[in-house]
Amino acid sequence: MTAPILQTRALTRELPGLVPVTLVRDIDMVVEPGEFVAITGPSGSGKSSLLYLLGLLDTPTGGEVLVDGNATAGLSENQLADLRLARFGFVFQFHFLLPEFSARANVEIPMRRLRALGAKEIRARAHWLLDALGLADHADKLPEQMSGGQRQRVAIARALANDPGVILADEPTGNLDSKSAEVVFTMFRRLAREQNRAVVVVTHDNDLAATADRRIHLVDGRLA
Ligand SMILES: Nc1ncnc2c1ncn2[C@@H]1O[C@H](COP(=O)(O)OP(=O)(O)OP(=O)(O)O)[C@@H](O)[C@H]1O
Repeated sequence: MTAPILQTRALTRELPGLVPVTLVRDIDMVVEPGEFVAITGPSGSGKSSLLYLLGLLDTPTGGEVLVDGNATAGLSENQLADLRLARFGFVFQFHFLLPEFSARANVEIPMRRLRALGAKEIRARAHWLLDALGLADHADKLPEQMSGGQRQRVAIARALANDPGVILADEPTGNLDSKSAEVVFTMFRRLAREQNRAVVVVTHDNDLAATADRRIHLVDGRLA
């Protein structure tokens, strides 16, 4: 049996201080390829904190995150950055596109950083991704020239640039109207089902969460 793509064991994150704050406590979870998982819970329950830990953007104070069955605790900052670049795609509530670059360039940048493809292939893949997300006619536009829904689709294309096994999204539809939000969720569902990616999405939208394969509900930083 192959190892799960993402796994946590007793994952805990505390903020030290006079009165320590526990963001995430004792989380054991497994995410397999092809799964679309929603993380839900009340405001302040630790959803974003958990997603940051899963994406190796934050360091646990207890327990561990395993990627493809491998421990990540001993990795250096550079090793973590390489692993993130190759294995994870991130989508946030705010698109974080580089404002001075076109949609196409924003999608090409992660591929340039990974250096797995040549210039021609990078260009072709960026075109293919933008086309797949219905943005073929917008490739040369700057982020400010696009709608919120279009920008978020560019952000998804960028997240997919290096063919990640895991897509992590933090309230990706938080700034979108309900129709664009539905489009984004449909896309995530298809990435899981048709392309066998693991997709983990933080959302407070119960209707959207209900369309996921599985729900991880947090209360006060713990699995409920
Ligand atoms: N750096 C920090 N310092 C102090 N408290 C923090 C810090 N980061 C997060 N918190 C607190 O930890 C708790 C968990 O935060 P987190 O953002 O993970 O929750 P969330 O479920 O994603 O919330 P929301 O739905 O409102 O985005 C919250 O009470 C938050 O205020």
